[in-house]
Amino acid sequence: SPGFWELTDLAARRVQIADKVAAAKFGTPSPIDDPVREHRILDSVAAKAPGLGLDADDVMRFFRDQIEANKVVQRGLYARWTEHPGTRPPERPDLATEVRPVIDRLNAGLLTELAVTLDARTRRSCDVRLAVTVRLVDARRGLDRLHSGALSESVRSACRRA
Ligand SMILES: C=C(O[C@@H]1C=C(C(=O)O)C=C[C@H]1O)C(=O)O
Repeated sequence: SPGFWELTDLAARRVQIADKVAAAKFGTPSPIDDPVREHRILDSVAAKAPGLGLDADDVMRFFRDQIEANKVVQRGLYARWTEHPGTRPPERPDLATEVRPVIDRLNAGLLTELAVTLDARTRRSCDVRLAVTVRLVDARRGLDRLHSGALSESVRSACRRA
């Protein structure tokens, strides 16, 4: 059965791109939280769920965790950059044209992987297999504690109870 590598790696890339999101917003009036954008994402993935054989609530729960994890990273980076100005990003990427299109592609990939892993996510082995994959992806990507913690949180609802 298909493994959790791709799903987990996409989730890792999503928490890593929070660095660019934070860099785009830091020192600007744009807040970390954008509820309108969040609702748009959740509506979009929920609408696509049935066509992929997925449960809309299941998919929304997963993406809510993805979004929360992204904001955890942004807040952590804000704290770092405030305390250690020398670590502030030298460039400010454009959120709308440079960062969000990448997140849109990651979201599409994650949705596909939720469908690909549907059976595996329903098995009893899911929690252990997913945890092992998270450790591997984490090590491969060399995530620090902030991103590593966020990655774990971001996939916490990937295994289905049913
Ligand atoms: C990533 C962003 O920051 C927050 C996190 C979001 C996400 O993870 O998709 C969406 C909106 C914001 O609440 C963003 O503004 O694009």
